[in-house]
Amino acid sequence: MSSEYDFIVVGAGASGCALAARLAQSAKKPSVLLLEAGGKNDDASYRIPADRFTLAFKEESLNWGYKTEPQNHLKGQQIDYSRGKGLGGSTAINFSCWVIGADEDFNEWARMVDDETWNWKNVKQRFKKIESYHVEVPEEHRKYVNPKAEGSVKVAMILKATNITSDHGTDGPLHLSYADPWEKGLTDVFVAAQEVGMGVNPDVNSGNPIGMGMGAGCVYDGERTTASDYLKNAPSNLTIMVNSQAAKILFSGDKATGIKTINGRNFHARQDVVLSLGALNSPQLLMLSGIGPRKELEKHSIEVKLDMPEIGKNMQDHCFSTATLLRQPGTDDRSTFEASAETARAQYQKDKSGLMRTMYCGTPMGWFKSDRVLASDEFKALDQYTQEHIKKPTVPIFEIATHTPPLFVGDYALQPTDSYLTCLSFVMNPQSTGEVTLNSANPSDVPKVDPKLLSHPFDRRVMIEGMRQMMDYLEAPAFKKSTIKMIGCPRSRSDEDIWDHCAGDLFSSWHMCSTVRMGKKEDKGACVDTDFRVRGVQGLRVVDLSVIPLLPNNHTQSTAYLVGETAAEKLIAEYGLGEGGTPQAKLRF
Ligand SMILES: Cc1cc2nc3c(=O)[nH]c(=O)nc-3n(C[C@H](O)[C@H](O)[C@H](O)COP(=O)(O)OP(=O)(O)OC[C@H]3O[C@@H](n4cnc5c(N)ncnc54)[C@H](O)[C@@H]3O)c2cc1C
Repeated sequence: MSSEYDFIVVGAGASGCALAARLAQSAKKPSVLLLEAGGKNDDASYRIPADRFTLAFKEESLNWGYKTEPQNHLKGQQIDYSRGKGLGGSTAINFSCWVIGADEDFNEWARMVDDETWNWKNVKQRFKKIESYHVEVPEEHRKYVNPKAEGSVKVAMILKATNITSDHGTDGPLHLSYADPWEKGLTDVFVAAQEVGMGVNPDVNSGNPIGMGMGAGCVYDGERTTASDYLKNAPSNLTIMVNSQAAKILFSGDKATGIKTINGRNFHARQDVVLSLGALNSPQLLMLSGIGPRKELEKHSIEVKLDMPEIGKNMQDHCFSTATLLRQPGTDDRSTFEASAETARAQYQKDKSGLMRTMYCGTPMGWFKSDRVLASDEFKALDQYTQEHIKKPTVPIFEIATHTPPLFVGDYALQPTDSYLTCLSFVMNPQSTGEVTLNSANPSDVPKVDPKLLSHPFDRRVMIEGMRQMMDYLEAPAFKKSTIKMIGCPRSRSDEDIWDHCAGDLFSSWHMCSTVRMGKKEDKGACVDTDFRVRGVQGLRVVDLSVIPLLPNNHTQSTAYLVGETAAEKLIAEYGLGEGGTPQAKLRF
């Protein structure tokens, strides 16, 4: 097997798969090597829809299994910081929710980095390129969920007749759909939102996520869809090597020339080496290779190639806390399903049908503003610019999601006949920033991760007000009629009791990002430019969630795919790889 390629992409997660596949499919057919530390992940059981919330914690081989440093302000918790390993990366173990976020976040991103590639108008076109939306929502639920995508002849005709353009793509590599049928009791979520005045949003993925809605699912035709779907029918110029963990970037002078793996193989790139190892491992590999904060590198006796103080810094993440309604037996079908899961599994294995295909696939998710947060001292203490951004009509302050399986019910031991509804409240626009550093210079060692979740007073205020509003929501008549009691929740609605609960019941959303931040020319702290080039060296790019300058108010896999697609477009243009393309000035291919 050759050890020299035009491009080497390291890491086969959302960004890496999108980039490697698109580069290889370009007209000039460059040779692309996709190097991945984990395995193929091609066992059919990894794609079962009903396991989407639990696979990450059941299949250790698919998960790097990271934990944070103890978060002393959160009762010393070491928070689960799972990362996917193997083809598909974290998309192979994630919860399969497809959420794009607020238009204004992308406009802000474009402004921050001074590059219109990232504004909502342009980003929306790239999201459509990723998506294959299937919008067959059961007719009786269309008043709650009704995205504009030409998924069926009927919808296409309606859109055409009413002159409405589709919000979603229908021929991208990633198939997305909504649950059909809905699980018993799911409509209560929408009725309750209307009862308490929180509103319903028929498509939270239109660019305006405000209101209670439904996340689309990375599920189609009885299977979860993951980033490795980009690699189906890979062209012969795309070489995929699994079980190949990168240990170091190779350099010739200040040009990156290749990758050394932990088992001692060297691979060389004629053009670029691209790191897509995710927001924890990309900064780790840069530091192991001598690019990072001088003090950190010297601490581990790593020769400093380039002193870059912000590598590993600025880490952002979403986090959530939970409360659960214990409901009258029979309000939902969950206990019946759990009791007969083995039969359902056998049925699924036979012909992909039955409850393993549909259960836990409807995930109500909504985004909300909060007058109480806007009136708070913590909000007023933010700089004027950030305040103005958060006040924009489509930018949410907190998120609520419901209908997770029995993962988040706190200390309560669910009984076999229990019905329950777990509600998650997420902090949006987080202001806390954490960091990734090294435990040692050994590439097999885990990175040291300290996200400092909820360390900023604004984030704590959002957490408290979001939980308070969520508890009010859970008292809506639609729920009350079948509620026995609230469990795994704050003792009271006081700030102190809510904080006491959240500080001990805090989960990362696994949306870590921004550790190798992108910025405009004048931004001296930025690690990469808007074409993903690592500053100060040649031939090296980072293309994954590490580079995003702000965490959009969404769930991040969509952004990770977007980053991969965007990098592909930029590289194809830069190297003239498209049909009739010519390289841009001074670049030869
Ligand atoms: C449990 C869980 C649930 C989630 N749920 C959702 C959800 O429902 N919706 C949503 O939008 N997002 C969700 N996410 C987040 C989402 O999956 C990630 O944001 C997204 O996958 C990040 O993409 P990435 O390309 O930056 O990195 P990743 O997808 O993490 O890919 C990085 C890849 O690099 C590989 N790699 C790392 N180090 C090396 C090395 N040294 N050499 C070679 N390869 C290496 C990894 O094995 C991995 O394959 C979830 C994540 C987790 C962990």
